[in-house]
Amino acid sequence: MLCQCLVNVMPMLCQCDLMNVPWDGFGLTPAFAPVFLYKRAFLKCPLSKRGRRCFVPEERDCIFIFSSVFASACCSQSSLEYEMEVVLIACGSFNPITNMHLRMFELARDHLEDTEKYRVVRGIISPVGDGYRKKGLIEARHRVEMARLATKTSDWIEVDTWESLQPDWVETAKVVRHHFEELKAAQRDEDEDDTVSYGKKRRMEEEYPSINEAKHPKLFLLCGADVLESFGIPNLWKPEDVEELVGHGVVCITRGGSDPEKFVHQSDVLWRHRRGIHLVREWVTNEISATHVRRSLRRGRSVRYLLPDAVVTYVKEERLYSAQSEQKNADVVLAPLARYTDAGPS
Ligand SMILES: Nc1ncnc2c1ncn2[C@@H]1O[C@H](COP(=O)(O)OP(=O)(O)OP(=O)(O)O)[C@@H](O)[C@H]1O
Ligand SMILES: NC(=O)c1ccc[n+]([C@@H]2O[C@H](COP(=O)(O)O)[C@@H](O)[C@H]2O)c1
Repeated sequence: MLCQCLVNVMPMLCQCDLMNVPWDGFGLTPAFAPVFLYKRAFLKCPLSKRGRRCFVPEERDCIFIFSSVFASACCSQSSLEYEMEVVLIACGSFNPITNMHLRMFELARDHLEDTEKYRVVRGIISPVGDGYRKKGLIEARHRVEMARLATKTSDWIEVDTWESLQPDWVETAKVVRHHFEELKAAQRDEDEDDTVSYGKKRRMEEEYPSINEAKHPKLFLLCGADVLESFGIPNLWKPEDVEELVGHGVVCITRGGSDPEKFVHQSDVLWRHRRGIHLVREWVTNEISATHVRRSLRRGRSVRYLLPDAVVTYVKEERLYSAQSEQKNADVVLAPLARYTDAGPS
């Protein structure tokens, strides 16, 4: 009887604007909800191995879901919202990682989730490689290790070493592209773990391309206002890279002395993508900067409570940040400037 009911309702359901149905209210990812219901009801699939928030309805659940969905879909489709999964990625020197770097993630998550449009599922810290050649940049292995120690207490922020392990400096747009491809590949693997037949799934995706697009998490670049403003510095960023990054989405945290609103207003590219640029105002202003921390360390001053304790200990044990380390790369040109001008490395 249930099957007959589903056979009757599925074609009707497919004509609804599925993305506007409040699937999350039922604990389902929007794009997968109809697929899950279909699979659970007809094929009795097991739960996904990765433990995604799947719903395993019993008969009475199915009836409840379908009646609720129909009520919602018929009454006010346009007023219904769904949340998009977002992964945040912060690229930077993290020389060393500070409490403010970690705060940026929390601020960004609160801001995005407040809109009720997004659910932030993961944060990635990607320390830049040694090839960036910034003055005072200590070895990537130390910066990565400090970031690992700093994120041990977080259940959603992690460190990724791909960028830091590349032999040459990698443009941020390429780093974001790499991680976006990884997210898409992980999603594909997850789909393949599910036992719904490939053909059926493909047909559904072809028929409803928005399902395919919406099921990939968004990847937003997380940065401070200084990075957003640096988009305008000649020969630092390629215009097409800026276009690509803001096309993905950028979350920008305000920083003393910067005016990101003005900067977005003044840049044609940023203005065009203004809806994808999320400006987050930090009211509890916090001007911790890695430069300031390194200076304090060189002078033998305490940096406790500016950095996580585990990072302070690591810095002491490894004797990082001296007058000598600050001179590293002092005479060389920053990699992006060298790449986009004739300056070249010296
Ligand atoms: N106090 C802060 N407020 C807002 N954003 C910040 C702050 N500190 C760092 N960021 C952001 O964190 C990201 C990584 O920063 P980075 O590692 O370059 O740190 P930094 O403190 O700016 O370093 P440095 O002082 O060496 O230039 C960048 O997007 C930067 O804008
Ligand atoms: N053209 C580019 O892609 C470009 C230019 C300048 C800085 N960046 C990145 O921005 C980040 C900024 O770090 P710093 O603020 O420590 O210089 C780094 O990850 C760096 O790779 C990218």
